[in-house]
Amino acid sequence: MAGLALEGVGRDYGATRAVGRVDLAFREGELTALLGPSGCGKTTLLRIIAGLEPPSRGRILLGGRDITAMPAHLRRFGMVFQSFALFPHLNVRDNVAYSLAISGTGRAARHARADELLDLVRLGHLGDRSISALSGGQKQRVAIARALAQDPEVFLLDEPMSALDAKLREEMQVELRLLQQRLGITTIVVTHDQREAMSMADRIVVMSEGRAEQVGAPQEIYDRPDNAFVAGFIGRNNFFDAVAVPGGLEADGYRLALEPGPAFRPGSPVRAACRPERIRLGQDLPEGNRLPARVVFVRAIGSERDVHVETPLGPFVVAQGSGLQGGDGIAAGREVALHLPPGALQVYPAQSRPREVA
Ligand SMILES: Nc1ncnc2c1ncn2[C@@H]1O[C@H](COP(=O)(O)OP(=O)(O)OP(=O)(O)O)[C@@H](O)[C@H]1O
Repeated sequence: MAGLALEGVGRDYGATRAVGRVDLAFREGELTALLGPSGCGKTTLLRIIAGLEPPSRGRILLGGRDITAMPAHLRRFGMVFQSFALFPHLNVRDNVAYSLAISGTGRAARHARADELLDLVRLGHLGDRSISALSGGQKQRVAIARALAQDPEVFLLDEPMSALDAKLREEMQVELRLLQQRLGITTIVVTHDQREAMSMADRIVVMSEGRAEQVGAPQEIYDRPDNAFVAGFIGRNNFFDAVAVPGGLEADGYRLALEPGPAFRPGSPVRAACRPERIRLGQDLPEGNRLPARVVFVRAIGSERDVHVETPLGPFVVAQGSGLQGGDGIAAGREVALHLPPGALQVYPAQSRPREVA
């Protein structure tokens, strides 16, 4: 196979535009996460790719071949659903072997293949178990093994971790990623959990309101969000209103220098943002780009803490990592200074506000 591509793919349900016009190329062997808030269209897009939902417009190409009209069962795409959708009346082995039975593989051959796949997901000893006697994590592994049974060209997973508790979810993220890398299979994972996407994916497609807002490597999206939605949805951020001036910004009478680069026309209203961990607080701050602040609340967790402050530009959170010295006197009520490094300021057009995220 040579990559999967979407060209202008969209889907309407009556007057609801679930997916607008999406152009995406999924690279061979990579894991791509479709990430976005509830209702942004990511499940619809995955179902279109799987062939479970016809697109209202656009084309799907696999290795350059148009597969838009190809029925789901002919696509050789393995799919894992949120609910796992296992067959409760079949044992573990027969669940995994199910698609092979449908395609006419003999009993001995399909059992051998099922056992091989169960070994791969570390359930080799549980082939005879009934589905109801499995834990959530084990059920998920069965669902993964079942989806891999027909040697799929593309592996599709819809919120695969959502039925698992937090600890198991992290374990399965690592396990799934290792398996995907070992098999080198082109994989698309739908998730609303940015940590899950950041930790597993080679590339993330950030979606909102049926659009792909940004496509890139996790760190690239975190460091250089294309717009205020992405800046607010990925990681934490402090937003404030400002006006562009030559070389920087002015906000409530405070001048903040920006790194040289594309600038907004002086006088234009802008929406600026600064990540909590990029802000410096305390003494010995560099000259310029300073704001006065009053500490409102300190939330300490082990060697890290979040300092919530009130500034003339609104509330900010400052995240301080390891290396903190105890007894520095940062406590509620204290007047402090903040430094917002020029290179840490992100600037967007004023009308692009981060939308509330469910
Ligand atoms: N069968 C349908 N009929 C009508 N509207 C639908 C249908 N399926 C989805 N929609 C609408 O399309 C939009 C996108 O839905 P979709 O399920 O793709 O979003 P999502 O990002 O996967 O959300 P979630 O994370 O909540 O599952 C929503 O507004 C939804 O209400």
